[in-house]
Amino acid sequence: MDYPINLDLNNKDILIVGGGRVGFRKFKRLFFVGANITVVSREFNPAFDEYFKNDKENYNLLQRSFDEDDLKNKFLVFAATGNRKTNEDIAYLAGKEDILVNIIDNAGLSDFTVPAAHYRGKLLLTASTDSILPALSRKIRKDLEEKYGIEYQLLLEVMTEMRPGIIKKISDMKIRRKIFREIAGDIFLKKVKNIVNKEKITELDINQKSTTYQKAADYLIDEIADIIEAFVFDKNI
Ligand SMILES: C[C@@]1(CC(=O)O)C2=NC(=C\c3[nH]c(c(CCC(=O)O)c3CC(=O)O)Cc3[nH]c(c(CC(=O)O)c3CCC(=O)O)/C=C3\N/C(=C\2)[C@@H](CCC(=O)O)[C@]3(C)CC(=O)O)/[C@H]1CCC(=O)O
Ligand SMILES: NC(=O)c1ccc[n+]([C@@H]2O[C@H](COP(=O)([O-])OP(=O)(O)OC[C@H]3O[C@@H](n4cnc5c(N)ncnc54)[C@H](O)[C@@H]3O)[C@@H](O)[C@H]2O)c1
Repeated sequence: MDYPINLDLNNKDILIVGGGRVGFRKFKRLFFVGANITVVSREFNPAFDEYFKNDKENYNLLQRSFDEDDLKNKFLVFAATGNRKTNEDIAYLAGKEDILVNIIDNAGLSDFTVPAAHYRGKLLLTASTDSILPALSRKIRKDLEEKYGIEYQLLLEVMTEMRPGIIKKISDMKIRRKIFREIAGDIFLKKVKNIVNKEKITELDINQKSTTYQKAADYLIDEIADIIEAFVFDKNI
């Protein structure tokens, strides 16, 4: 059984060996989460072309063969060459240096695997199959995309603002738990969904904190204030 963990890779030094189709998939997500990525590859998949063009400071694309020195000071390593023996060698060398590895064609030699992931703002949902059927992980990720819509992003964005204040104001843990469970419950989520539909809120609105977002957020803040009041005064809502 694997242990699930959410890693903060912002500015961490990551090595990917092999810039093929799979190497690119790993690269894209690492880039999205702000890692410092070095990709070493004899050849690069054309998907990397746009990244060669806008060379940014947080990645380095090196067209050459893997060298043992590439492992130096790396936090994580992905062995993503199409060559099973090379990937095995990387697993062995990284193991010697106590660096955790993901081997794309060998779950047995991997310290960790990568789950399929659906990001909805600050909500992160993942699926994995103990390496038995990655295609099922992918299918479940697509199902989650359908089911967990923008209302979850909106709710978490509003709660980012409200949670510290609620914790500060309400010292009774039991009451706080009731409040948070109500906010995370079906009835309140339905309200959030209704407002998303009514105001036609998009991901961009939330990311840019547009006036449409502000209007929705103000409405939700009022609703949350009502929930707090009801529980603090122990009314049955
Ligand atoms: C979830 C996802 C995450 C990601 O990579 O981002 C991911 N694989 C994805 C897609 C995918 N992988 C494969 C296909 C082709 C269809 C098929 O063959 O099934 C497709 C579908 C496609 O490409 O469309 C084939 C495949 N996968 C592995 C091997 C090697 C082997 O089994 O030895 C082979 C070749 C088998 C062979 O042909 O012999 C190994 C691994 N793949 C894993 C993760 C880890 C286990 C995750 C788990 O526990 O489920 C693990 C162990 C290592 C790792 O990479 O961490 C991502 C979906 C992302 C998304 O779309 O959401
Ligand atoms: N983990 C997964 O999600 C997953 C999905 C599909 C397939 N696979 C497995 O992955 C493998 C194929 O991956 P792909 O489609 O990305 O392959 P690919 O051939 O597209 O890419 C491999 C890259 O590695 C580079 N490379 C090879 N040897 C190298 C070395 N010594 N140093 C530096 N770079 C080197 C090549 O130049 C190439 O760009 C298959 O073995 C398959 O079993 C894994």
